[in-house]
Amino acid sequence: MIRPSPIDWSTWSAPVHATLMFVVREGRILLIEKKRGLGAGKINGPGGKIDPGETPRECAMRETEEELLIRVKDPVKLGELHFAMSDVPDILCHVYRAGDFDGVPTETDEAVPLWFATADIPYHRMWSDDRYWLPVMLEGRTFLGRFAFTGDDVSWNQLVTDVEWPEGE
Ligand SMILES: Nc1ncnc2c1[nH]c(=O)n2[C@H]1C[C@H](O)[C@@H](COP(=O)(O)OP(=O)(O)OP(=O)(O)O)O1
Repeated sequence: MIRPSPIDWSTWSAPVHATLMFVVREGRILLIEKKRGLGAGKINGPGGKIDPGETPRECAMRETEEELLIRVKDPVKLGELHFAMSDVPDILCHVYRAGDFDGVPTETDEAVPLWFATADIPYHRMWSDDRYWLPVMLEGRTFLGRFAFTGDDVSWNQLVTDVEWPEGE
């Protein structure tokens, strides 16, 4: 049975806009263990909130540089995630993927870099929505994910694949 959405997504908007960046290279993905802020202790991609005047792409690159001291090359936007949260403000998150970078992934006061085989992703240590869309991102396909949360748990989800994002976004 398809459950009706608890959210009217046609009028939904988020007060917080953020980004995630995934480097995927030679069958491995570069993740972080987040040391502070929302999601501290979880494994995720580098990323964070978009600053005023910044584009999502600029944010994703800046946050990756701040958290891991690397400069990603030619990131491509693959996804958008709409999170309707129960206990923190709602979040719209832009998801980028890159295949290369300059520098050496290095631990900072924000993050510990961790490489995983793409067949061995630790979903049990990640946000509970990740298992729905990350496999699609790994296939290099585009997507729009909508998730309603109750606390830390996904209570409703929808994933649309093969979405056309505007050129250069
Ligand atoms: N549900 C879910 N799944 C996957 N990823 C995320 C979520 N919710 C999230 O917020 N995120 C991601 C999106 C961002 O990359 C981070 C949250 O950003 P945050 O650490 O709060 O932003 P910063 O700008 O780095 O933090 P401060 O400087 O404000 O401390 O998690």
